[in-house]
Amino acid sequence: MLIATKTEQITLLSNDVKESLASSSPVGSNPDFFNGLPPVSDSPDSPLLSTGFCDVNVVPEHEKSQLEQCIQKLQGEIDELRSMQRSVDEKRREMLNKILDIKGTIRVFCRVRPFLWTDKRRTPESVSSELDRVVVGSCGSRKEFGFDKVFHQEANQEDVFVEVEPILRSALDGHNACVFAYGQTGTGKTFTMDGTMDQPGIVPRALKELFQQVSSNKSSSFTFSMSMLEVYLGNLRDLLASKPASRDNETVAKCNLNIQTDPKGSVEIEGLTQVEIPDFAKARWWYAKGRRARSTSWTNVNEASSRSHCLIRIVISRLGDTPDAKPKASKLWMVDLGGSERLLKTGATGHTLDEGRAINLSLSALGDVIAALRRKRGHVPYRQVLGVGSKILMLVHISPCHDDLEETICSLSFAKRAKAIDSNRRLPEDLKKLREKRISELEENMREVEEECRKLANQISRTDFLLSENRKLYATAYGIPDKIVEKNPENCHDAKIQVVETPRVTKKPIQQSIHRSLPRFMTSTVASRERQIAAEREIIARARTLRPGTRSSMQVPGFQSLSFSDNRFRSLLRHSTRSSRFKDTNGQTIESPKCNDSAPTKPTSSPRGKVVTSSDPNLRVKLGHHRRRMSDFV
Ligand SMILES: Nc1ncnc2c1ncn2[C@@H]1O[C@H](COP(=O)(O)OP(=O)(O)OP(=O)(O)O)[C@@H](O)[C@H]1O
Repeated sequence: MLIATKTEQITLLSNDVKESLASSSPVGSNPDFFNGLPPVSDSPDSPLLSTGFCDVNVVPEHEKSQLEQCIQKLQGEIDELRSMQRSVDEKRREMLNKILDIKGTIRVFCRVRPFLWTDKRRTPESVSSELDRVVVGSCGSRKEFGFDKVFHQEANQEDVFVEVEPILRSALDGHNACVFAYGQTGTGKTFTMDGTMDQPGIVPRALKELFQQVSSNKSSSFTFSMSMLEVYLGNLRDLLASKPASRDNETVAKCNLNIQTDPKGSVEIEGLTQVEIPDFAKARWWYAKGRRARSTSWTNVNEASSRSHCLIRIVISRLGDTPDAKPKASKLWMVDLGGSERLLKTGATGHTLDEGRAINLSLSALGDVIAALRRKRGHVPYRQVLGVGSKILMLVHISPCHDDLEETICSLSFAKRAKAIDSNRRLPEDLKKLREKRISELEENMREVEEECRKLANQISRTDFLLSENRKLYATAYGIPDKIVEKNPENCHDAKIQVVETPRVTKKPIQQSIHRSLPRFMTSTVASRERQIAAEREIIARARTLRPGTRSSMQVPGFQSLSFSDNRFRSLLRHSTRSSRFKDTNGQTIESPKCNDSAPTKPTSSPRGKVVTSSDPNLRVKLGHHRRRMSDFV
């Protein structure tokens, strides 16, 4: 039996091939050995290394070095694949960045809220939307606003998130990014950003997506941390701060944090809580905690109106692709702005009125930032968040109602100004067409590069799996970890990550399949099974104590060497490789040889007179007995 790697599959060789191999030594160097196998050479759609075959059919000591070589070869192969993966990923990053730059670093989308049962006058003609434009007004005066995309009333959360995904990818690639929802109160900003239990919004989806992307990108390692704050009545409140012990029953958030900006426009918030989020479950937990601390009030317009701007910041740290590369950090901001409102209309009084005023004031500050960016002024407040090098996605929300027309026009005009920051917008039609063409070409190329990345990731997973299986075999047969494992403990770790734990492979199915392949009269009796188990235990114990130089201990002549179709060897592997299945990125399950019940399980032919040799007289007797019992049937 051989564990072999090649472009897309793991090949288990049949016993016939094994037998032809066993007669030649060293096994695997025989050219006939490769005859009849599918070609290993590179195919055009698989830019992978041609890989060799490694024979682990052997426990005899003289083949130990071959197993070592095989492990080394697999390790070298993985290193080379990883380096290819890094350069392909670099290509992908460049392409994505180019696409986003051409599309415009500030993209503005508009989402039209559906009618709610609370809406009084439902006149659909007040606001009409097309693919990339919104027309508002009644018969007399009609105004048109163009956007990168318009989500009509029936658009769902998934439709919106599709447009956010490239920005997330860009953030993972090391660029700062910001997604923010703007609009009149009650138009669905919180619905878009946060969503509901059954219709999750951008933030929960983005958190999930980040972890998903990272799990499929094995070429780099990432860490995430999260902060949440709100701008409430002009103050910054830390939403993730732990409550002071003396005021356990109150939802107290740390108030009045200071914003620090450096001359480059980088923003830092002094004393802001930043929590590590190692996985999606933890991220969701912290996000829920922050949401609970957010300030909401009832108003005439929205029964759970957010009375603040809520900001979620994810700091993404990407460790260098190579050990000497510098780690990179980028920030992803997701912002649910408080609703702009006409204070009279909301019926707000007292404290709620103050909240509304504060929101309007800070939104006008945002307007100043946008105006400064548009006029390309020397000093732009918070340039780092909304400016050069950052990818920004603004989602302006509008109501479909006739009664809200005035606010709708205000919101759309604000969005139009934001859109005008990007000079690309003023291109003439023919240049716009050329730009669209270029974007679709780049998108097509990127899809190809992504496919290449996926194939490489698959190949790495498979090779890693084989490597770990070979290492287990080595450790079991020789009782020591191989030297390569000792030299590269981190590789060992990688292999562990990629092997998906599956429920234990029980003894039963293996036995069943062996029995199925044996003639009925050869089915073992209870007594013989007990004897066999005892012999197997003995073998395992002996195998564990094997050390380099004790070559005679497990030596068996010719084709009687331990094979995967041999129960003793199955038992060895059963003990050494518990989790011997893994899934590649396509979700395909790859089984380790020892579990591959579909592999030919022909009983090994055991000609009379062939006896197992061992330097240990006790073991020799046991194996000899076992062999004689089997040979009696032949
Ligand atoms: N696309 C949508 N589909 C279904 N329901 C929506 C949609 N958009 C908004 N809603 C509903 O409209 C109501 C108001 O939405 P939401 O609270 O998200 O508005 P908002 O803009 O965040 O308001 P505020 O600024 O006052 O916080 C909610 O009941 C929400 O469920």
